[in-house]
Amino acid sequence: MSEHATAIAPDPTAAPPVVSAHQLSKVYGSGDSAVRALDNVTVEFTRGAFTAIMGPSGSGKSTLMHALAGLDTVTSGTVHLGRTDLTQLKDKQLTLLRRDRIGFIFQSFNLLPMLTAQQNILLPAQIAKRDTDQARLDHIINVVGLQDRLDHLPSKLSGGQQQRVAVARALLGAPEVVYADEPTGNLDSRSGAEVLAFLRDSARELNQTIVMVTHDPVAASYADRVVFLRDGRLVDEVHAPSAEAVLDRLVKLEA
Ligand SMILES: Nc1ncnc2c1ncn2[C@@H]1O[C@H](COP(=O)(O)OP(=O)(O)OP(=O)(O)O)[C@@H](O)[C@H]1O
Repeated sequence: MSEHATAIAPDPTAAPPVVSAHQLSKVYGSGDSAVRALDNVTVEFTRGAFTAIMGPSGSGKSTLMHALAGLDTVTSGTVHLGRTDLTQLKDKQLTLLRRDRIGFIFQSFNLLPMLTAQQNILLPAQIAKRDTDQARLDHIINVVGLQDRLDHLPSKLSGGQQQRVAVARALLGAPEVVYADEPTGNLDSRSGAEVLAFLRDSARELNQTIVMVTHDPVAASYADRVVFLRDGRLVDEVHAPSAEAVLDRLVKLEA
């Protein structure tokens, strides 16, 4: 092979994207009241990467996450999860895709109060009639440190422990991607740090792809990469971010 051919060959170590959005636009309303919440966003998320989406209020973070997760339609563009173009699927197909291939973590934990921690963790697999991988369950419970809390109801758990249950629930089915929407928004800084460390560890140890929306530069600093939105456009990104670097970019974007 010539030197030139070697130079232009694709990097075999570069993982193909798990999720990719291509020229994504979303317009709410029409005419004078139309709001372009996403404006030609093209972005990729590779396997095992932990990515934070940041930007000023109203910049389109939630709209982007909802579009990536098949929770909302787009005006134009495509969203791929693996080879599947979400923008071509009907509602029922999207429901199954979200159930079988995506994990979700919300600010408000969303645990069922009458079920124990363990029952909450196992519930999505039961609903989907999926066999539970016992080794993965044990590993995840260890990683999130819930061994002693499995029989407790959510009301008997701290906020941080409840969110760890939600993290374990999201990770158990080995989804192709986990979307976390302000996962530390309801937690004190110590519990928040624990949950973020679990997310970072699961990206590294379980090769889990994670995409997180956050307002918090410290939370974003746990990610491998931060992408920044402004006025619905992807305007910047930082790799291996420090909280200071993220804050600095945000301040510039808000200016
Ligand atoms: N259902 C809707 N109808 C009309 N406009 C909407 C709707 N949802 C969002 N928008 C507008 O789209 C833009 C992007 O909103 P989005 O919620 O995605 O921003 P965000 O970055 O998540 O904001 P925040 O940080 O405040 O949560 C905003 O101008 C918002 O007002």
